[in-house]
Formats: sequence, C-alpha cells, structure tokens
Amino acid sequence: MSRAAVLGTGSWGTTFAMVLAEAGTETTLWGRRSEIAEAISERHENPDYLPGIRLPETLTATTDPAKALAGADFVVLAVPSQTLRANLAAWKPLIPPDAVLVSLMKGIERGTCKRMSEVITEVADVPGDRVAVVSGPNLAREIAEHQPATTVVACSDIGTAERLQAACHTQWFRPYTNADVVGAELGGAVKNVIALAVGIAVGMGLGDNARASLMTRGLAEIARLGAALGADQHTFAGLAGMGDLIATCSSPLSRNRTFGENLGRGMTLAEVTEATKQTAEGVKSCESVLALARAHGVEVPITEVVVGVIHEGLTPEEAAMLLLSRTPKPERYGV
Ligand SMILES: NC(=O)C1=CN([C@@H]2O[C@H](COP(=O)(O)OP(=O)(O)OC[C@H]3O[C@@H](n4cnc5c(N)ncnc54)[C@H](O)[C@@H]3O)[C@@H](O)[C@H]2O)C=CC1
Ligand SMILES: O=C(CO)COP(=O)(O)O
Repeated sequence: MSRAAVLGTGSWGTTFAMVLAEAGTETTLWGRRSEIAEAISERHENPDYLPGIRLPETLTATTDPAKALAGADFVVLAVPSQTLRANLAAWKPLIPPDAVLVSLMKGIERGTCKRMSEVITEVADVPGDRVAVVSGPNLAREIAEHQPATTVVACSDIGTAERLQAACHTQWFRPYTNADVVGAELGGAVKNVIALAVGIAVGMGLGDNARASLMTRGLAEIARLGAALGADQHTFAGLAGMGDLIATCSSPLSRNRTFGENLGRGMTLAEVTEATKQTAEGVKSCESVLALARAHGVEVPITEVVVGVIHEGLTPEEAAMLLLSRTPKPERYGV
C-alpha cells in the first residue's frame, strides 16, 4: 500500500485526500488550524470547506508537517499557489528522499512567472521526473459528493504517473496519465483567468454566445501560450485543457467564475475580495499569465482585459468594447 501526505486542508486538498483514502492509499492531511485537523481526524468532517460531507474514517489530519510527511511516497501540495514557495522551503527537510511531489495547484507565481512544478523542482531541489501534476475538470464539492469525474495525472516519467494514477483511482474518480506537465499546468492556471472573464460577462447579463466566444477564444490563448512554452497541443483538447475550461466557466461552484460574476454585477474589487472566502487563483495569477505571455511575445487579449478590470480600474463595459473593437483577424494565427 502506498502512503500520501496532503499538505493543505482547503476544499481541494481535503477532497483529493478523501479520493486517495478511498483508493486505498494511506493518507494524512496537514493543515495550519488545529480545529480543522481535529474535526477531520475525530468527527470525519471539514466543516469550513466541505460542510455536510462525511470523510473516510481512515483519513487523519495533523498540524505537524513532520508527522504528515513521515514515510510518504507521494507529497501532495494543495496550498494557495502564491504561498507554495515559503511553505515548501519549510517542509523541504522533512520530505522523504524518494517521494514524488504532486501539485494540485492552478496558479502561476507572481514575480517569477513560474509554474508550480518549476517552483517545486527549484525549492525542493528534486529532478523534474519526481514532480507530478493533477489537473482537470475537478470542482471539489462534486467529487466529495461522489459525482463522477475524470482528471489528468501528468509527469514526465510515465511510470511515476501510473503509480499516482493507481493511488487515486476510485469508482467515481478516473485519472488519465499524460507526459505533458507544461500543458496540464498551463491549462489549469490560464482557465482560471478565462473563468473570471466569463464570470464578468455573466454578471453583466451577456448571453450564451458571449460566454461560448470567451471560452473558445480563451482556449486559443491557452494554446498559443502553450505552443510558445513547448506544451503538447493535444493536451489542450483534453481534460486539463478544454475539460477544465468548460467545467470552471460553466459552474456556479467555481470561485473564479463567481468572483468575475460579482465584478460584472458592479461590485467593487474590495467588496468581491471581502465576499470571497476561498482561493480564486486567477485574481493574482492573471498578472503573471500576462507577464509570461508578453515575455514570449504571445497575444492574450482576454487575459489583458481581465488584468485591466481587476488591477487597473477598467470597467466591464470598457473591457467588452476593447475585445470587440480589436482589428479583424483570421481565426487561427500564431500557432
Ligand atoms: N477547490 C477546487 O475545486 C479546486 C482547486 N484547485 C486548486 O487547488 C489549490 C488549493 O485550493 P483549494 O483547496 O480549493 O483552496 P481553499 O481556499 O479551499 O483552501 C486553501 C487552504 O490553504 C490554506 N492556506 C491559506 N494560506 C496559507 C498559507 N500561507 N500557508 C499554508 N496554508 C495556507 C487555507 O487555510 C486552506 O486550508 C488552488 O491552487 C486551486 O486552484 C484545483 C482543482 C479544484
Ligand atoms: O479548478 C477548478 C475546477 O477544476 C476549481 O475552480 P475554482 O478554483 O474557480 O473554483
């Protein structure tokens, strides 16, 4: 039996730990707050992030990272992307030497524009083939309710991807392997920015044509950036690309889409931030995605207006007009 440590007791960390435990992997969660760790270990619930969900009795949680990490084959990282570097630096001495590090995170680091797997290889000082990424249409609450879902387990070492696939495969959760770590990560991070745009459109009362247009042209942005960064284009037609984009942009469960929707309705950034209790990665990552795209000479107009609305005082109406008044283009260019 393999053993996993899941670091982060938010909605996805807790849900993925539940999936691992249900797949027969011995799993311990680490979280900062003792009341949540106690609720998970003793009452088998996480009332703050997954109210009403019964967690497996075999799943335990601790506030001691050394306890969670002891003997772990898989070290699963599920903290907000912008906090990964500092957290991982503190955990590094406790990580077993042969453990595989697994990112559940869908963000790009501010300042460095690095993907999470890049931050992991750098901070933990491990080779790329010991880092895996899980990304796909995975709204945590649905998975915790045992609704069927699929995902992508990406690792440059396919044997490692297959071991992780086996460790998280359940009756309801079906992971596929993929060797394209860059594509899986870009799909996950950039779709959050596109979901903000779709949310803004929804909040403005725009129709399904506008939503479909943003999703499709959003996928074109993801694919163009992916091409510049060496990703496999097939990944973007798959679960970690189109699949996650559709789920996130369509679901009221998405924190990014909801954040955008509130902005589109006319709430101020401060009001929306105050109302958002969980992590909406796109809010911070949109600036890093834009910087990454500019550094590679890639046009990302939807990302640009999302940055404009969130960080530069552009109104949703001005954003819509900016997108619609761009010079006419062929549908497929630069790929
Ligand atoms: N919730 C979902 O449906 C999915 C989330 N993800 C990704 O998973 C990652 C984690 O997100 P969630 O679990 O959803 O977030 P969340 O907002 O539900 O929970 C975040 C967790 O991180 C903790 N945290 C906050 N600041 C921290 C810090 N400085 N150091 C250590 N811990 C800290 C919080 O206490 C909480 O336990 C994100 O990158 C997100 O994009 C990916 C797929 C699905
Ligand atoms: O990544 C997700 C679904 O795959 C979750 O999206 P949100 O972070 O917007 O809730």
